[in-house]
Amino acid sequence: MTEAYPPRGRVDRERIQRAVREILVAVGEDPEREGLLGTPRRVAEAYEYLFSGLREDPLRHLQVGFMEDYRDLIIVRDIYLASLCEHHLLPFIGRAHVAYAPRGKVVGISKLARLVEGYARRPQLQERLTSQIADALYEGLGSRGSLVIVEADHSCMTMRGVQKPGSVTVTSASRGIYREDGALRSELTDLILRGREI
Ligand SMILES: Nc1nc2c(ncn2[C@@H]2O[C@H](COP(=O)(O)OP(=O)(O)OP(=O)(O)O)[C@@H](O)[C@H]2O)c(=O)[nH]1
Ligand SMILES: [Zn+2]
Repeated sequence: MTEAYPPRGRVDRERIQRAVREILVAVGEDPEREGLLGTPRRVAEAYEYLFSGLREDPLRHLQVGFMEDYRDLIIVRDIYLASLCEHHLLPFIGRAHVAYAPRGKVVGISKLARLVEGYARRPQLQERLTSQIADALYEGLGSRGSLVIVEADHSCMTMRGVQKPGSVTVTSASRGIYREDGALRSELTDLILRGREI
């Protein structure tokens, strides 16, 4: 039977614990040794937190807004971001820069960071994460345009595999006026990435 996606309710902690115990046995560890006794429980708790975005609709953070006659630019830069790549379930960590031009409604700036977290706390692809935030700010909020840049370091490229520490993956998604107008988009991208002119 297919389980509902996205899932509802709480994570199945018992199931995670059983799986973690199995992994420990499979790699040749002794899950009964003292240091590992609490590990399945700790991992289950950690996963509950790290995957909590699967159980929320991040758009809810954009619901409380203020009607404000401000149509220009809002940028929140350097929002710390930690997610798990869906291929290896290893962390990718970096920063999100989020910008939008409102159409009558602005939201509290902390809600932009909550939006990023909601989409980050699930098995992710950096490209999808970037698009989801941009879509939320454009369609969800009903803004004139949005631009989101994510810069991240993928552990699956540093701890294992190709092993390239220091490589940074940069993704950018634009919507509305920033997608339509290339000059506007590059001006904003410069502003975000140089980050010193404001
Ligand atoms: N495009 C994209 N790729 C990602 C992201 N996170 C991880 N990857 C890549 O996903 C790919 C999975 O490739 P596979 O060949 O199936 O897996 P693999 O054998 O473990 O690949 P290597 O990492 O090259 O050893 C790898 O190239 C990862 O670097 C992401 O957010 N976006
Ligand atoms: Zn990966």
